[in-house]
Amino acid sequence: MTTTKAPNTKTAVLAGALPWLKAYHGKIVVVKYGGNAMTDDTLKRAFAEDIAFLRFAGFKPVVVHGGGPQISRMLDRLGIESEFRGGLRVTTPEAMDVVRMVLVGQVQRELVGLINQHGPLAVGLSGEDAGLFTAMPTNTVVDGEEVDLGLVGEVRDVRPEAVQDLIEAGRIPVVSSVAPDDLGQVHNVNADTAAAALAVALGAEKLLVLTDVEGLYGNWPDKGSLIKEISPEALAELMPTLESGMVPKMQACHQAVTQGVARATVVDGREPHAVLLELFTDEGVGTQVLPGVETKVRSAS
Ligand SMILES: Nc1ncnc2c1ncn2[C@@H]1O[C@H](COP(=O)(O)OP(=O)(O)O)[C@@H](O)[C@H]1O
Ligand SMILES: CC(=O)N[C@@H](CCC(=O)OP(=O)(O)O)C(=O)O
Repeated sequence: MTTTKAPNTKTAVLAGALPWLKAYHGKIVVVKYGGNAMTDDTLKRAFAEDIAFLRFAGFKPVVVHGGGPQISRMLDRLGIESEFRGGLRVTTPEAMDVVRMVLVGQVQRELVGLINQHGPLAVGLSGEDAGLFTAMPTNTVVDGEEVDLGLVGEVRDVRPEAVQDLIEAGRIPVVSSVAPDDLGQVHNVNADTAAAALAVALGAEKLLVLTDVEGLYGNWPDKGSLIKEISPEALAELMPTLESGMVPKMQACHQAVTQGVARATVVDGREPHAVLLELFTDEGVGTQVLPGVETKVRSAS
């Protein structure tokens, strides 16, 4: 009589990836990489490896990056004041020059370089390239009062052709969230907002958002309230209780899922290889927004 050995942990993980490889083969996954999850070189390298991994595994990854802390550091060095209102940076014309310089000239270049260590894959572009994004000025309401945010924009139109051309050529687009308005004035667009607009326009299968927290807490900062799954309707109810950068992030996930993206997930980008962990395991990590689910809290592991 022959006995079959039970698979060990490593083989179980590898074999468990098969359904996800099948499900995402040839599908577009928009990955938003937040500036708070770019804390050290090892993390950034692991992120670049994950993105190259997805491409070689037959996915079509698109990166939209942030860089909030990097912008703040440069503004500090230059002695330019900046403040956040409702999770968005009040952006003067002087600050806008710095935002564009840091996002396009620094953060985007670095990510493109790291991904290209794995082959001639990544191409950087911003909302200014080939009409990718058209911005319209936006303000926000804080404590019932409208706040003038200066040169902050939301995405009014997306022309995704340039990104689609790159994807079809087997490249990995790396997109910075600055965008001109109708008159050519460049605006500062929150990177979560830009990622959602692009995911919708591309008909992406998934929006994956990397941040500096384990996911969405239903009762922040109660560690026992980390949400595993939530529907867009339940998320909308929770929205008024959210603070700071979580507001544009969860609005972005809500927008993506209500406008055709199958699922949007927020994961902890401080965890090396969080992208692989989320995409290739049954349990996943972080908080997933998808239609038709009951709210589920993650049990402590
Ligand atoms: N309900 C909540 N769940 C999780 N994080 C929250 C919540 N409310 C506020 N936060 C805060 O929002 C932060 C994430 O936003 P932010 O730092 O702007 O991210 P990023 O730089 O990735 O865009 C978390 O680190 C946390 O401090
Ligand atoms: C309008 C607005 O707030 N824009 C953001 C753009 C960068 C960004 O969104 O970076 P993270 O994803 O790292 O937060 C900013 O100026 O910080």
